[in-house]
Amino acid sequence: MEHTFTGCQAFMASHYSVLVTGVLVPLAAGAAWALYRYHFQPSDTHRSVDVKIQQALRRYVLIESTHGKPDCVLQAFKEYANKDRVIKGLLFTVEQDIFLEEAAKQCYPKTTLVLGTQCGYSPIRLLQCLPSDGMLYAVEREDSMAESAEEMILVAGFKHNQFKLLCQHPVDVIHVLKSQFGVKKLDFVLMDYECDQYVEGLLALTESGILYSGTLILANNRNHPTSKNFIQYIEGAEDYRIVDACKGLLKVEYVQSKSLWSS
Ligand SMILES: C[S@@+](CC[C@H](N)C(=O)[O-])C[C@H]1O[C@@H](n2cnc3c(N)ncnc32)[C@H](O)[C@@H]1O
Repeated sequence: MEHTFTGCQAFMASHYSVLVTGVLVPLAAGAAWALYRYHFQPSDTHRSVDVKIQQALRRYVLIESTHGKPDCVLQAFKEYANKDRVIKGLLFTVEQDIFLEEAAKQCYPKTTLVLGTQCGYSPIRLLQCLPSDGMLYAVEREDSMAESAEEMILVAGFKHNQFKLLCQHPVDVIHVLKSQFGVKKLDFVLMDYECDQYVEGLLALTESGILYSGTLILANNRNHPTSKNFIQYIEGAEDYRIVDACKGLLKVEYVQSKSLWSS
């Protein structure tokens, strides 16, 4: 029997196509984007902030803080973070700040390494824990970010003989700390960059020969999916011992293995 479209069927067919193209397709595309953005793509904490946001933060700190006073400079960072949720998401919380400071003070650091510097917040906090003849090496891959961080550290009152900002890959920096900068031992390391590169960084640190029993390493974003390899590596490594954790921060101690002693 020949099938003919009635007016009602034609009406329903046209509404059906509007429903599919106008509602279901955009909904599916949105869901796919959200899945990619929040599940597969690395989180924002690993990447640098937009230049405009970074410059706005820089201007705020320059204008609103008392220069030469690290606490005032850090306070200005926090004030600005209350106005900008991107910055808020990147700075350590009060709890993490305390954890960072206590961990750094615990090893009476003289030489500290920061991998992932961004706007300079944690380097300033860590410089406060160093004696006046201490040294902090801060590594940041983005030129503009490194420049801005250097300015913030100087504004906080620290001098070039107390810190060095290095715009290089963390592994390249670790390889030259001894030969180029004469570092004999590292007391404290903050790892706060791409977590899927932490194992590579840790291996470079182990091989560099500048760690000693008692060196503390604080690694951020331990709960991020890309930290899985790092956590597994640490849990199985003879040379490292997990000491403590606070939110995303994991405190790890280097324990020189027997094989190194006997070699
Ligand atoms: C979460 S932020 C660091 C925040 C900083 N520790 C603080 O508390 O103020 C991560 C930074 O690591 C930098 N970064 C990411 N991968 C890097 C790499 N392979 N080498 C050097 N820096 C890197 C990014 O540009 C970004 O500025």
